[in-house]
Amino acid sequence: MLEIKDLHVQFHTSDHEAVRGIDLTVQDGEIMGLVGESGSGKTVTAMMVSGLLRPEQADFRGRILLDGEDLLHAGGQRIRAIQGKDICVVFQEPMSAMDPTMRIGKQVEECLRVHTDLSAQERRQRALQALRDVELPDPEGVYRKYPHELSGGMLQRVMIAAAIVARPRLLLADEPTTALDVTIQAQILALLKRLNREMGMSILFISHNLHVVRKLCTRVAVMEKGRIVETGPVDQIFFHPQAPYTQRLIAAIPTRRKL
Ligand SMILES: Nc1ncnc2c1ncn2[C@@H]1O[C@H](COP(=O)(O)OP(=O)(O)OP(=O)(O)O)[C@@H](O)[C@H]1O
Repeated sequence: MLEIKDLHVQFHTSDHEAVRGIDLTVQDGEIMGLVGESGSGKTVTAMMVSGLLRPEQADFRGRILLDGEDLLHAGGQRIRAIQGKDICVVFQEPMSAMDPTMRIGKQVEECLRVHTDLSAQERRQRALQALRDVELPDPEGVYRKYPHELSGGMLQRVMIAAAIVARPRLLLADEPTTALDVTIQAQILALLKRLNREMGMSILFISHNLHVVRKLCTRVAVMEKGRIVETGPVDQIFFHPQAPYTQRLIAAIPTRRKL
């Protein structure tokens, strides 16, 4: 469903490319992983797919096809129509992505307000259902709360609820569990897996943590310095890494987690 072809990105403020000609596909219903160390270009790739980088900030070329439609050369209006409806993003720091002055329910409903003609009552019902889908206790209570009244793990669930409320085809999850403790991290990963299975939603899961990717993804692409050095089924990459960079990434995982 998503096909990135020979994508190059260079910020106007930089003298080198952040993304140097990558090819990447996400199949319908698949959880695809994108790993690599800090600065390798993962977030820039996600921002390009979600239309968050515009020509005012960076030069880019190549193709990003969503069901054959080229997003890279689509106009701002078309990008806004796709953003939040067909493609949604969940970031690492839910607090910074939320409006502290707005109740949770309104924030979860936001993309329904922008993209649908649903009535206020219908939006509320859909938002409550999304809060239930992400297994938040007391959805009605959470709906009325402000972000600072929730824990980090709960906020990340709210972010996922806001991302899935319009049933997007593709969820971009950029380090969504990095800021959470291990138990909550495992719960969020299980939640993403369930949503993928039950809603058939494709996920591009970005992480520097190969161990987490192995738990969740079917395939993985490894990124180094703006290039994809290796792509394949997750077990193949994990047990038979070909690229020296992937071998180093795996060697860096603590031993008890390798098997
Ligand atoms: N707004 C920007 N202006 C200039 N350079 C940027 C900008 N955003 C990112 N970069 C550069 O692009 C490169 C890729 O950054 P990116 O955030 O995609 O890395 P990443 O792999 O997601 O790292 P991390 O795991 O730390 O999030 C880096 O060299 C970064 O400094």
